[in-house]
Amino acid sequence: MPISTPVHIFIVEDNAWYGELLEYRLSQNPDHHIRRFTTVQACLDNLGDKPDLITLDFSLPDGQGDQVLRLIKERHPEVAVIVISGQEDVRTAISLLHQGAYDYLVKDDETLDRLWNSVGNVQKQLQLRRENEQLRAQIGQKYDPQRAILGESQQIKHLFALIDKAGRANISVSLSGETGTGKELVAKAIHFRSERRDRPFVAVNVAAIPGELLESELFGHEKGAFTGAVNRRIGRFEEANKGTIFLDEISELDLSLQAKLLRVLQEREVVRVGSNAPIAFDARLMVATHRNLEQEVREGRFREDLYYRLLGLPIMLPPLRERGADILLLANSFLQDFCRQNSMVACTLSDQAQALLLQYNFPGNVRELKAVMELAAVLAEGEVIQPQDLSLRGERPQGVALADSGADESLRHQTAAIVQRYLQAYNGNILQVAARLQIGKSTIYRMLQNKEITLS
Ligand SMILES: Nc1ncnc2c1ncn2[C@@H]1O[C@H](COP(=O)(O)OP(=O)(O)OP(=O)(O)O)[C@@H](O)[C@H]1O
Repeated sequence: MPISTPVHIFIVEDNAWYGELLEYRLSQNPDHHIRRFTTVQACLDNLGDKPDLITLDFSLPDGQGDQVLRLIKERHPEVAVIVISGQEDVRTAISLLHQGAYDYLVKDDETLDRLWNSVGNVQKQLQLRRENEQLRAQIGQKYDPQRAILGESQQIKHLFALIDKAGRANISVSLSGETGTGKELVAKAIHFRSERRDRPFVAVNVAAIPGELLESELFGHEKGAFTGAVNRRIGRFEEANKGTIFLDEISELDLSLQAKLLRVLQEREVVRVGSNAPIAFDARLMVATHRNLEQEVREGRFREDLYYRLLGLPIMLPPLRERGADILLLANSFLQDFCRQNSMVACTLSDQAQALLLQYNFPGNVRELKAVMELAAVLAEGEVIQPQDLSLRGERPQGVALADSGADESLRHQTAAIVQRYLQAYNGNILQVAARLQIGKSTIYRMLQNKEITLS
């Protein structure tokens, strides 16, 4: 891949002829933007222009290489400085490299070629750094709450204000709300608005991990700590160091692990299973639950002392049915995304379909709305989605075979219907369907086993 990252270079050289020679050689790459100075002072006066690279003659009339290097690095630590000296002196070279010089070259027949290579390496590093910055900016944008979290209702505006506050302060956050209301999305948004945004965001769904494995998942284990621990493993808390750890479904933590978590939070250190050595950690904790934690405390299932430690800034996510016109805003956005990703003509919602969505109570909240809209886009005959294309609770889209409905039909059957439809669309490819619907493939296997769906 040809390199085309511009490099802004200062040449600081009091010997006019040598300076010209350096400029001539380096200007053979059109990406090099060169300025030439003959004194230290002139170089320092222009440092505000943030050059990427400086070639610095070791002996200048108004300063020696090591002092000048220090002055430059104090004011502009990121610049790469290549020191060019008239004499070879290994000790000076080592000392300069220790002080942060990028390279040390001696003036001889090969200086120009070595300088060319050295500048080429700086350019490659710059390119990588800029790509990294771009990627980081994209990630930041992705989790910019104003972009990733859709909604214009009062409740969502209030939520944005809380996300902003939580992003600026470094306190724990506890999120509550029904399933699918966006608790994890909000946790990520807070992380990506906080000073920890360049560090990991580690999410653990406490309810999804078997109890006997949870301690080692959270805190890690030493080799041989228990049968099957063939290697040492660091836990999710250590993984999240300096970043954020998000514990979803925190109310499912059993009482013995609640005690261990409390200790970790009090001591700010974790101990791997099978070890006695505490490891300091510094991660921001966010927790979420769809249960009422206060009630869990009252009923003795959740430790009161841990509850108060975790509470921090409590954020309650409103159910989708209470967000008014946001339902349609979200529905249209999910439709557009789905049609674009699948190269389909963009669908719209008929007036009757809109009315139906506004009346529905969405027990699965935003996650359910997303699945309903994606399925509707697949089922719709034309480009306009009609009420019969919406697989809402108690409403069955035409052409979707549902399993027998008992008293507790609905969500489970709706899920089965959606999975069945996707299995048809993806020719029975379970992995693809699991990825597309963001559900575990074991869920699909279980549905097959229970004959809720078929592979035919
Ligand atoms: N306001 C929103 N705007 C856009 N997408 C949203 C919004 N709220 C939620 N979603 C989407 O809905 C889905 C469910 O969100 P999320 O997983 O954050 O919910 P949750 O409350 O953590 O669910 P659970 O309690 O089941 O873990 C995700 O695909 C998420 O991107």
